[in-house]
Amino acid sequence: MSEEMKREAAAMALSDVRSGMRLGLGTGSTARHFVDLLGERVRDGLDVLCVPTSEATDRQARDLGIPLSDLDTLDRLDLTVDGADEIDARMNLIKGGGGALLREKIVAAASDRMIVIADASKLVDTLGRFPLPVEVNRFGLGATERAVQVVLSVHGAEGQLKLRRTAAGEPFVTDGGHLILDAFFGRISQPEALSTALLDIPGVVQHGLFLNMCNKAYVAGPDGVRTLVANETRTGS
Ligand SMILES: O=C[C@H](O)[C@H](O)[C@H](O)COP(=O)(O)O
Repeated sequence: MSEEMKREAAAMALSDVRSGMRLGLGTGSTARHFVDLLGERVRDGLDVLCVPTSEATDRQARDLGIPLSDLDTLDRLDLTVDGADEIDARMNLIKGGGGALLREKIVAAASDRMIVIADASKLVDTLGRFPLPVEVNRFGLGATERAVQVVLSVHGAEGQLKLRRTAAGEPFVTDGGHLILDAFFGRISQPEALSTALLDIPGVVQHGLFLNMCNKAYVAGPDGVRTLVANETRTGS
């Protein structure tokens, strides 16, 4: 899908932003458009205080002069705007294709509302076509990998678990200094149970399932931007 569609979805999310808000800023190519557009509004006088979800977004926001803070200083945020790799019919998400899932989840959980911006290629009936990122501690990688593999087989994964690597072939390292295992499910039929099972493994830091966290999504397609609103109470996990 085109950058233009991502930008259209990002522009819609700006209509939810009010002066005085504390915002979480997502990561990825779609969130990047939102931060760009927010930067223009800040230059025009919009008063916001933002917490970025990655070093990349932090750099982008600083370059644009967007005022930044952190979750040590701020207790809660009003709204987080972020992208997603998949959005299912219940508005559960897979995130972390860019490796920012841990900070993204911490920031989303500290926010009263989460809005996802995406193009229509991200909509799925059931999560799992996109490989689920599992962020793991470097220590004991082999043991953690074996434990995750067991969870995969219990949850019907179709494919392998792969250590994420950079284009140069080195292990990909997250902003938190961890590694990522990408788990190829094909179809995740019980996301809540899978979430619990993964988080029960000591070496797992976090995974990319964002369940009951998204309140609203702006999804851009060839016919414009659709607004999807979650009908469940947001609990977050
Ligand atoms: O780690 C990255 C994030 O979860 C992104 O928000 C997600 O991968 C979607 O990125 P994009 O907007 O580039 O498709």
